[in-house]
Amino acid sequence: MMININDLTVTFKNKVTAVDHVNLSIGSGIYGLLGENGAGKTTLMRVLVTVLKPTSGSITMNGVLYGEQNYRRLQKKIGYLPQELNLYPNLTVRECLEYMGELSGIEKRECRKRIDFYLEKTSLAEHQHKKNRQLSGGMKRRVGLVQALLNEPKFLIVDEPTTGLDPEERIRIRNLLVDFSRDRTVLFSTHVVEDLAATCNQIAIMKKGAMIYSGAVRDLVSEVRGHVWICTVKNEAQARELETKYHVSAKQYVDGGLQMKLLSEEKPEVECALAEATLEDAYIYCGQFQSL
Ligand SMILES: Nc1ncnc2c1ncn2[C@@H]1O[C@H](COP(=O)(O)OP(=O)(O)OP(=O)(O)O)[C@@H](O)[C@H]1O
Repeated sequence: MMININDLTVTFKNKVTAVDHVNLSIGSGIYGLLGENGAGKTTLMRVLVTVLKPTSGSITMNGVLYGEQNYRRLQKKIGYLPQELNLYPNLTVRECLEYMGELSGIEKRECRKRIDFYLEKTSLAEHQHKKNRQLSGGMKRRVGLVQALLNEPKFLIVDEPTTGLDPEERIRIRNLLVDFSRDRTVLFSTHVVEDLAATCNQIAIMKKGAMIYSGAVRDLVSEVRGHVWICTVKNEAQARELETKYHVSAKQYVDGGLQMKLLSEEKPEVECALAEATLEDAYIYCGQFQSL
């Protein structure tokens, strides 16, 4: 699977440019799309699932151009879990999935087989006769994943699947995405850097509609190495002064004062030592300096 996004721009009627001349290549495996609120992640995903037409630019999937004449063909290869999925509250999990399968035109027997398979995979089999309104947030998200997989997509697009979930459920969803990426491309968006560090090799970072980084997680982290510093200050006044001069990616009270992690191209003007760089440091550094 190879998806190529070329110079893609989406400008809404209110003149907001949500996606701004974006270029990105997505191959096989699991890709994380990271960005602050309003960065343009959902808009880019809506174009990728063909529910929104771009203002300019183009996309191809395995050489097939995104254009109305090819939408049906492309849609067969795409599974989508939007941020807000309204599952029919009064249907049971199983009834809802069978209905969604029917809407997608999947043959009944085949659909039941797939539902059984994915309910098992997502640990929902024992809950299949519960009404959707009785499910927890995490279970609803998992039903949404099953729904997105019913047509056996080669390209699975998942918008903020872990937002608002407890740690156990977040880890479960992340691990499922990794499982599902074995024989397909998975693209998922998040604000949570931890989710990406634990799952993806490849990430793309958006800021204000632009793609400010795309590539390997490892490479992003190695770019920031040598620019992460750790120091301990004695009082609040010193801490505030450093905060006005540098980007602080973490701080913590320790014996002897306040320990601060500073992001700076040059050695900060304070007694400090180089520190281990994390993906979170790299993300913040990338967002601030945008030179990677
Ligand atoms: N239908 C629309 N009409 C006008 N503006 C829109 C529309 N959809 C999104 N926007 C604007 O486009 C920008 C990008 O929004 P988008 O939802 O794509 O960002 P996001 O990265 O997914 O944010 P979040 O993480 O908060 O979901 C925002 O400024 C948003 O207000």
